[in-house]
Amino acid sequence: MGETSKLQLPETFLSFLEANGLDPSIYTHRDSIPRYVRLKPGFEDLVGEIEYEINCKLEKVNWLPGFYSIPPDVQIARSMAYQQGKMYGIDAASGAAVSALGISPGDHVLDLCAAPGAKLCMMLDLLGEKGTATGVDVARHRLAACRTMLRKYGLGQRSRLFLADGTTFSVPPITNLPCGSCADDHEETFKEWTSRRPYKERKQEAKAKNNNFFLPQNGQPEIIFYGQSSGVIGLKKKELYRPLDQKDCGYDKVLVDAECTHDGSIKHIQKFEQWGWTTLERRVLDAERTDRNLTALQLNLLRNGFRLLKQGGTLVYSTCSLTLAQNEDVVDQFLDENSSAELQEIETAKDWPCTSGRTPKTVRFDPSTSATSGLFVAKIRKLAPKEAA
Ligand SMILES: C[S@@+](CC[C@H](N)C(=O)[O-])C[C@H]1O[C@@H](n2cnc3c(N)ncnc32)[C@H](O)[C@@H]1O
Repeated sequence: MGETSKLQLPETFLSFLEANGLDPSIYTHRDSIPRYVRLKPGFEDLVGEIEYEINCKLEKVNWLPGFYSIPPDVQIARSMAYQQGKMYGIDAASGAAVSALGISPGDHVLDLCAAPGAKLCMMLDLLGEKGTATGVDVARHRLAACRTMLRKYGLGQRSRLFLADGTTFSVPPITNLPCGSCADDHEETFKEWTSRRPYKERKQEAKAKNNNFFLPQNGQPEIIFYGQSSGVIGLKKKELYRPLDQKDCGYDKVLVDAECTHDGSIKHIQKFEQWGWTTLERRVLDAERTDRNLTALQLNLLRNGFRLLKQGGTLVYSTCSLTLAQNEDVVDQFLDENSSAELQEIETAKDWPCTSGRTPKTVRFDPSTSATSGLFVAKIRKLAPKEAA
């Protein structure tokens, strides 16, 4: 408790923690959580070189392939591997959430709350040379950062980014389009994506700087990036935005890394000591976000992610909040209303430094014991109607 008062958490945050049965002392463990990096597949032999450049050892994370830990204060920016996009920072718990999806090359994956994009990068890494990834986010400036990240890490080829509300997003993956589906109209087709932004988009981006949640005015998803092999080039608008056919057009894997209060992200909360606690109150604890509106948003994101999932497909719901309200309560309510949703055991979790959530088969990374950032993860499968009966 003494240590907690040293951090001088604001009263409102302490009340939030108390109301949710969370221990404030977790925020005082300053250096107990290392920094994690992931080396892109094929670059594992760069370990020695990177260690030399950053002057510290990369400890292999034995329970998560491709991940290494370094002390929290070590900067990776001066390493060539980072500058050349061969390595990126991503917390190991986040990596675990992505690996729970069981992505295979060739899958069509959807990330419904994608920005700033570390998990999307890993999803693309796991796809390799086949399949596509679609990222959706409601915040234009965050999605622009995600686009920069995909391009920096050379992962943009098979991806599409949509500025859209994840609770209503309905664009299906690009699988086999019926031949000549729009043969008789003369609508223009999508050309190669260029970083030269049209005036309209630049104007909207400028406006968005003052308004974090700036969606297209007509409420339609806006594609802000697509790669060479994403399947978009050559399509007509009608084909890209064709209705989702539930039988064969859903996504194979869906990640719903939902908007949350971020209270499990120790480093994020600690940063408010410099940024100012009023910023924490505004960004994290705003009544709009912590009351039922936030949990309703989370449930609606989960519902829509599941609607977009194909039968037999896998969805992962995660948040970096430690509260029951934003995790088990949301998942339990969702399972109650969906007979075709089955909570799945995460096989690999037996090797992870996590604990069981209140709902059996869900898992929690508790920052005081996992040496990772806090994260809740639930894996859900969509059953075929016969299985659900
Ligand atoms: C926890 S962050 C996602 C982090 C991301 N998955 C990553 O690995 O970098 C939650 C994101 O949800 C976005 N968001 C909030 N409301 C949304 C909505 N209705 N639809 C889609 N995205 C939303 C926020 O803009 C934010 O970028």
